[in-house]
Amino acid sequence: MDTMVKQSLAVPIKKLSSCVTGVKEREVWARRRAKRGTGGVKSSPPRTGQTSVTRSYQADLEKERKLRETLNAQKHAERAAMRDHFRKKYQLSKSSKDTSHLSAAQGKVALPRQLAKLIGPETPAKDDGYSLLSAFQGLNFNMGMLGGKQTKSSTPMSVNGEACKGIQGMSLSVRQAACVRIQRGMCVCPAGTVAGLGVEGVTPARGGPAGRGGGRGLRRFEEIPHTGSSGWLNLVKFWREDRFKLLHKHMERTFNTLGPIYRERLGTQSTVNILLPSDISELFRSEGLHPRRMTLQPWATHRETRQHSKGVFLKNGAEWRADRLLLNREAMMAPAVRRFLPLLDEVARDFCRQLATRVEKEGGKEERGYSLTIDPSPDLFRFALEASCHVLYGERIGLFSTSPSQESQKFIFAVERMLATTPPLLYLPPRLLWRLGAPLWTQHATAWDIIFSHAEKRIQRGVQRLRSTQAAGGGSGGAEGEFTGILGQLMDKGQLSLELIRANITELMAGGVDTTAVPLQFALYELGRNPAVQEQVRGQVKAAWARGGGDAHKALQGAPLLKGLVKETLRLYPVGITVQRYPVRDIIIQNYHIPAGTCVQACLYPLGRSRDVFQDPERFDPGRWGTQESGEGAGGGGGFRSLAFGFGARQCVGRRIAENEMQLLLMHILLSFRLSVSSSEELSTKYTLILQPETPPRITFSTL
Ligand code: HEM
Repeated sequence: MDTMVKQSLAVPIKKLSSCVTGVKEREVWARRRAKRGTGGVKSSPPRTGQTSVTRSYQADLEKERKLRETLNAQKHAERAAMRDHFRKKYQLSKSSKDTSHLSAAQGKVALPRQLAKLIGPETPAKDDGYSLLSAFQGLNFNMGMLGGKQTKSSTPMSVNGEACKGIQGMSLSVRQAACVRIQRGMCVCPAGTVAGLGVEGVTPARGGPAGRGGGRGLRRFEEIPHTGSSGWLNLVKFWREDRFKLLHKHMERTFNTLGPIYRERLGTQSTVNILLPSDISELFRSEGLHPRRMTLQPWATHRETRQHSKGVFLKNGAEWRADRLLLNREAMMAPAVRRFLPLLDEVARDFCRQLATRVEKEGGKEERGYSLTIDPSPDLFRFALEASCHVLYGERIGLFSTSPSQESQKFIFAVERMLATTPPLLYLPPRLLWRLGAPLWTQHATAWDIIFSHAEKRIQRGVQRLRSTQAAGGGSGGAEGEFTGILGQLMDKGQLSLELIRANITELMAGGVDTTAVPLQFALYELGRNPAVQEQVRGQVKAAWARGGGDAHKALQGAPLLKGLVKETLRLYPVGITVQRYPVRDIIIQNYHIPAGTCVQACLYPLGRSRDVFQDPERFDPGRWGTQESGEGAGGGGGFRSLAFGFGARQCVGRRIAENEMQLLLMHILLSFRLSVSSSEELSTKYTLILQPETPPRITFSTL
């Protein structure tokens, strides 16, 4: 074996060495002939020295090709690993393409740092048996090298040390090119300390303490700048100055004063507040398998005192995950979206038809049609409730009729009350207020009771429908192929008890109306005060609508600016102004040590308006989400810039419903009306658990 290898390699090795040492080809061949003796077949030397150089060059090219293939396989595997990770995390089916990419790389995936960080060291989870994940545990980062600085060690290393091995033995130029590429994009290098790791390519907030002392060693939790150490004094101040209503502005001001991280105590609550995407991505990586948000204690106390079960919004741990996975299937996944999209489209078209009739009837005649100025908010609340009921219960409740039911009006009012009474109750012990019968608590609990009884009626109807169809030997409670809403789907599958279905459906109802109706008000206002943006979006929508031949799904796909419009609206006016998490391990943010279990809030309102994160943040520009700015732009942290729906496994479960509902309504409005507003001022806003306009804006709808 040995001899065979030596014989087969002898010629190429000699040829290569002659190239390098400059020994004349002919001499080599003469020596070989003399060694073999003169008999036998006369082997002729290559015709010229140039042929050998060409061969050597070709060999180099071949090596380069192989390296390219290896790098490509790595790149594919890298993407496949990410997709695979998220498929596992969100319980989506496996993709055979990804599996083949992964096996092509034999499981050796060297992820770029940002990606490795995303799926990187997390508390090992028993039920997350993802084999590749273990390969990413315990990585070290050499920040200097990733930042473009060379370290003493000249050989780059991949996660498993494999990717760079193939580079040895290549011509210098190929080796250098490959190493540079690997250093920039693929290698996660060893060593690196945690101190100074907090901000990646981000200018810290001007004058902020992290900006001033960024180079020092790791700082203690207690050193994080704060707004006052007495939670009760702070609370009194908040009440006296009515700051709850302007909590978003208070946060923005505090970041401007204290820098990109601060602590705040308010009554019984204590939080660490952050806003930079790179810091948020750090928080996201430590959220664990069962991410937790700040508990809305008044909501939880209502369930406990009324002996109702809790739904995903209020649950935690394995109980939360079990319900959540079942809800994901009915509300988040592509087949579910395909089922409910036509229902949302139907409601959006009806809304526009009704509005057109009203504009023609009540509006003034103009040269090109009719025009009417109204506060559209009551109509938008009715639209959102009608759309929610259609998707959740599979039934229309007739809110566009001339006399909408009292019950629905009562429900809308109850959601508004429930939301408005939540923030002040958050900082007080609700059980004590319940025992004392405090008016604030009574209002809150009564509002929830109305919401529950609205849902209960529909659930009872659903149960009866299911029973009668089952008795008739049918399936999901409706006629063959009929979609009976998320409720029907859940009941039909029978994996959640009726009590848990009730708890979850009620939460979906409560969470699904104001959250979409309010951003729609902001979106219409912004379109009205930015006519050029409006025309640009309308142009794209019209073309997509024509191409899609009336198919709502195709039209949405062909008009990415609609998606940008929703994102941009939520950037400037995030419905929930914070997303909170309790990290499952100690983390370091802005070089401060944050112990596991601390409540850390990503503050979305200041994030969306930060100059350190967005270019011209005050400009309303739906197009910004289609450019590189949407990705790894200023502020680092990759995608952690559009977080209105939260992030990860615990993100908003109604996200797909909300996005499609808003996009469809905006699409139909833009196809039918030109929007204008009388003022170009920015809208004043108030916070009542959700961010809303201080006064609903008036919009002029002119028929096209
Ligand atoms: C523009 C509209 C909406 C926005 C901006 C929004 C935002 C959010 C946010 C920020 C969270 C917390 C996510 C996290 O902690 O990472 C959340 C959770 C939730 N949202 Fe929404 N939401 C919207 C619409 C809806 C709709 C339409 C529904 C119901 C149909 C809904 C139901 C829920 C529920 C049940 C949760 C709790 C999920 C869980 O903890 O597993 N939301 N939403």
